[in-house]
Amino acid sequence: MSDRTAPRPRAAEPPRPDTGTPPLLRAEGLVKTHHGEGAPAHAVRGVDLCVRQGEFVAVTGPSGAGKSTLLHLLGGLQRPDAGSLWLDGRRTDGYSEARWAVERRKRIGIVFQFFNLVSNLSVADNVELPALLAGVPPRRARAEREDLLAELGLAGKERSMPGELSGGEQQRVALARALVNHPPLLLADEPAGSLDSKGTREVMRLLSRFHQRGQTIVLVTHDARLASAADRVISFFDGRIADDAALDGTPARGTGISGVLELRD
Ligand SMILES: Nc1ncnc2c1ncn2[C@@H]1O[C@H](COP(=O)(O)OP(=O)(O)OP(=O)(O)O)[C@@H](O)[C@H]1O
Repeated sequence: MSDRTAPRPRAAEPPRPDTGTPPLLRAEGLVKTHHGEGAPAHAVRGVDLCVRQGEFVAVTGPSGAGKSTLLHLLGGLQRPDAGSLWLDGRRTDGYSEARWAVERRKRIGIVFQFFNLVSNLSVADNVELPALLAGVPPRRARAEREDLLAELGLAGKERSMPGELSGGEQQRVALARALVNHPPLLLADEPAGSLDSKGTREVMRLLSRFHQRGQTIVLVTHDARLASAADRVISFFDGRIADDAALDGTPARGTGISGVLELRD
């Protein structure tokens, strides 16, 4: 799908200038084409991206632009056809599935639009599971879970099953699960996409809070309200970065700064 009103994509984005903070995530020349029924979908057509520690980056763009595919590549949920990827200085694009699973468990938390909780496990077990799989001793896993659920307003819900919770509560459980191993990177794919406006505000508030404490976040969203919580907005169009702008008053690098500012209104 395409949106003719979106800014025209530029052929290639050079890495952002070095601001002194080390890059946590770096991608060069990422390409991904999906081969399903019908014509191949050129979802990501050559993306260079550098995300520094502590940044909160929102990736926005029209439906079908390739935002989710990009996020999946960054988290190792899909493999690029070409390009290189580094997380915290380690090159990850050659990792096996098993190695990616370990990497995600320890270093990348992911939240999805539809929460992806394990429906037959309690809230407590959903949150503790990644910690136990990462080898955290049970007592510490329990303590981490208790702290996170209390922080996320879910104390007392430990024994509930996911299906007994509201969408907003389920997304908070998913956030607790994503953060239980203190991953340096949090990826969020339309985390408010199935929530009402109250749930959306709550997700926004929580992402902002964790970011203020230093959490690096890459968020994919259609939602301008959610994107405005970030300190940098990347406009993605037709598989490429069309614009990449900090929202803290530093100059925009692309041509679409007015569009980005409009998102904040
Ligand atoms: N598994 C897949 N198989 C085939 N085509 C796919 C697959 N996943 C995505 N696509 C196609 O790749 C393109 C980019 O999709 P993607 O979901 O990454 O875009 P998006 O910007 O996240 O869209 P949306 O905001 O609607 O979720 C689209 O044309 C989509 O139909």
